[in-house]
Amino acid sequence: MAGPTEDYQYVLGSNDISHREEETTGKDKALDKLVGAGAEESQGVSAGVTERDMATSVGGSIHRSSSRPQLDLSKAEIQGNFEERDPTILLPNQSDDISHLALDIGGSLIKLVYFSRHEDRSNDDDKRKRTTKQRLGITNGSRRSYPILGGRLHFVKFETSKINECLDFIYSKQLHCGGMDSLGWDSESPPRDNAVIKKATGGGAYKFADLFKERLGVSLDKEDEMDCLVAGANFLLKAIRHEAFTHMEGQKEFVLIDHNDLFPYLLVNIGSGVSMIKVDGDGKFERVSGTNVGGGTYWGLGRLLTKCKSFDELLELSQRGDNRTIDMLVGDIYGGMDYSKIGLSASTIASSFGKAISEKKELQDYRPEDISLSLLRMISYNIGQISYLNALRFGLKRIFFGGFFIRGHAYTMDTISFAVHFWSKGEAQAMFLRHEGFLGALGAFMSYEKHGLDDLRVHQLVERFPMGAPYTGGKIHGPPLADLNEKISWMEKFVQKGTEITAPVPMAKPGTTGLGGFEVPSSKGGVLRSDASALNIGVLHLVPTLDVFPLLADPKLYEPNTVDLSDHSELEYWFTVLLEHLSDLVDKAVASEGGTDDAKRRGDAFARAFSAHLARLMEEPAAYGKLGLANLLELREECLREFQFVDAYRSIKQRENEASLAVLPDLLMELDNMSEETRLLTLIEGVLAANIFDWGSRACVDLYHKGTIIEIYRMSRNKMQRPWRVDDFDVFKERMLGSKGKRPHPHKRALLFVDNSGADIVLGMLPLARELLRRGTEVVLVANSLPALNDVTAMELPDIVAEAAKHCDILRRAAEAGGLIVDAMNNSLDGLKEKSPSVPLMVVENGCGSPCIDLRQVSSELATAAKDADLIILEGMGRALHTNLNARFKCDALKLAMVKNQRLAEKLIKGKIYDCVCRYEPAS
Ligand SMILES: CC(C)(COP(=O)(O)O)[C@@H](O)C(=O)NCCC(=O)O
Ligand SMILES: [Mn+2]
Repeated sequence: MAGPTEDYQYVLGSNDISHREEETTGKDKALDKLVGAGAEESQGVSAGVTERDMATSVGGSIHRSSSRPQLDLSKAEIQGNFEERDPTILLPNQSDDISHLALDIGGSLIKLVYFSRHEDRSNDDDKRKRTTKQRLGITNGSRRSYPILGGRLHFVKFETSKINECLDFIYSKQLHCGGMDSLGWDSESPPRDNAVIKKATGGGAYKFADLFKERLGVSLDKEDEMDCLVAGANFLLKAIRHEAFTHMEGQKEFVLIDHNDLFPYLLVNIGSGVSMIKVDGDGKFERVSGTNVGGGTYWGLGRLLTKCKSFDELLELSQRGDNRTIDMLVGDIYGGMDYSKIGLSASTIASSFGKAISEKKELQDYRPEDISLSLLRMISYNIGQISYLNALRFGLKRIFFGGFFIRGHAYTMDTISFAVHFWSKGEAQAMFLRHEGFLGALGAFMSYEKHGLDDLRVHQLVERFPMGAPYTGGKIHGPPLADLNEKISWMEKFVQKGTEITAPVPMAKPGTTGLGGFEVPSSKGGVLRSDASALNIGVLHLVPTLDVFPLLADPKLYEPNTVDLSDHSELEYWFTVLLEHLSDLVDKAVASEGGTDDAKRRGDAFARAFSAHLARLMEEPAAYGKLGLANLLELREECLREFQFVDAYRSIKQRENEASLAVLPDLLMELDNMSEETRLLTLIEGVLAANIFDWGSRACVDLYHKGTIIEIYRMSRNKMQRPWRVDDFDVFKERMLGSKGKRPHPHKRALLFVDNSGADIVLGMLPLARELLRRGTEVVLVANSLPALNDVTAMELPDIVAEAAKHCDILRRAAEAGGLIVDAMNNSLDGLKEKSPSVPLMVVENGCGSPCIDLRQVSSELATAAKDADLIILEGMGRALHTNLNARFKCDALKLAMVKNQRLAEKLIKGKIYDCVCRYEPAS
């Protein structure tokens, strides 16, 4: 989706790889704050923050030593009305905003959720946008009293025993400064004293209150832990699409939650201890049970018994354990036999640690690995069983497990799921949450008055996985990095040390006996990445301007991805394709930035980062949520943007646009000499033929070496032979031209989802748009908000249209009517100013920066334009095949694409490469 990429950054520690988020610098709304703090802020904060630095900061005199700017005040000016109480101050050179945080300070871990505001950089002064808005009747009338702000929610954690690291982090990101009012959310409230108040929950909010006050000058406003857990869980379950999942026998499956059928459920939060909460609604809950045998028990006992130094080390040990050496199994009692009458297999644990009583062994005679596994199983199983009993007590079918004990650890989840499934005889379901550990912190964040999250909906949240996600999850150490340069250095150093890092090892499918038995874990390589896959969560981008595309027949049934990557061979194939593309893409990206040394360094870093994402996803395809091909293609674009490659195909696009515009007049003349019927067919053929100019297809790129763009275009057109592999042209033609002398009414408004630059847009889609305009149909060209491959963007389109309009009255008048071009040509091409008004030709951005489109998250501009549309045309592989081939719409839909990949052609249409799809589906 549109929007700037996340700027996570990472540092390479001496012994470990740990990641940090990039310094986000702030934009503040209160001038006095700026004047008061800005001069200091602009001096920057030291990268290495010492405790002494922090201590001196209390009371206002912050010692800053390095050149890292916090606020860039250059060219600052007050926006709007000077009389306003809290006027907005524009900091044109400032990138991000000051952040806000909430904490959950538990016995073992501190969880931190913080928000960094991101300014909407869309330029409303943009002429195209203004006129399109007028045309489409978009107003800003329904503003709420406080805005839902665009920004990002970040999730990070620290061990409570290393609270200083957490304080350093908060300090270095300046999260301790300001209150919610600096976001403009609380501008009505009276000015407070100097105390900065942060929301916090968990026991540590009491225990460490003085420390926060002393070191950061922050007062912790304590929120009830249960309130927070429930608020956090409810928010996640309602707002995040792929939040909940089941985990059975090594298989992770995301569960779609129906918001209207969420309650009641049992929430089991496994922290140091365990709470079981029956949740009946927002703020409606009861803590019905709990157990003191929880994460703290595993870690505490485990530390004593194995001498492990950390929770993750203990968990990693379990990965290589065999609990049969220490647990007493049913088979041990029954001479190797199952006790099948009551459903117990020989490998079922009869008594955890039971073998230790009958053997004359001491602690040192047992392997720490086996002890760890036995403990883990004992505790997980016990929690699963008690949870089920409580679900049974209240007739609850769904149990959501959260808390950092789980850490996305496959064996833990399998054991809990097994217990719930076994005891409920399959009636109850254990589900896990991707943000498992952050329920409390998120709930504390929600307790800020006017936090703005309440009103956010699934479609307004976009999760992004920054470059370090494959390596370190959300583990944060040290202060943030200064700039892209440091970020790249981190990548470079990482590669040198890369072999020391093991990506998380997913469980191979464990064999179970089906009778309650459970095999030992079998892990690939026997090494579990430290921190396991705990933080398979990205940064949540809040994009209030996104909407669900209103013409989807049933948004609940809509699944954008056509290619299902849960099929392993499919996954392998597409990963290989993307890796094969990589060096070519890097070359293009580097060239697009002038081929400088800096661009080369960024290119290398991009390639490493993207390969690391692929490797991570290859190991655990569901690591970032449900994975489809569209997500991979988008990830690649996001990754490019992360390394500041703004538009890798810029010059290619320009070159192809120019070449195509040069032949456009001839094409238009040719078309105008045809009968209506032949013309319509030629136009559709033209779209299909020109869709060959796709720089994302290996086969096509090879082809481009064999001729000029115009030669290839001609060749492609000449090969167009009907019937196409999918050919609904005749039905479409009938809808357009009618049959038996009956003339159908023209469509009122058509949305044309355009694809590539050059011939594709100029010689394919624009002539088709012209035909629709000529027939009295308004045309809205829907193009990407951000570049992706050689796709044309909404920013680029008006210039292309203006050029084309120089050769065509129909396009010119429509573009003028749509506000795309000013009435620059006082005379029409034939010397006479046309009198009859034209239907408008408009351009809207789609809200995406990807070659594909997920219609659940489109720009509000597009959603508004869609309201009066009765025809949509989706063009290209990305938008009409990889995504949306199976989508159903409320209006007529035409899907046009050339299949430029052999495997996809075989799979989707039982055809071959360069076959074409013309699928027409009347309104459903
Ligand atoms: C990235 C694309 C979806 C773009 O196709 P388009 O939408 O431009 O028709 C397509 O080029 C693609 O699937 N490429 C990867 C496969 C390959 O190289 O064959
Ligand atoms: Mn494309």
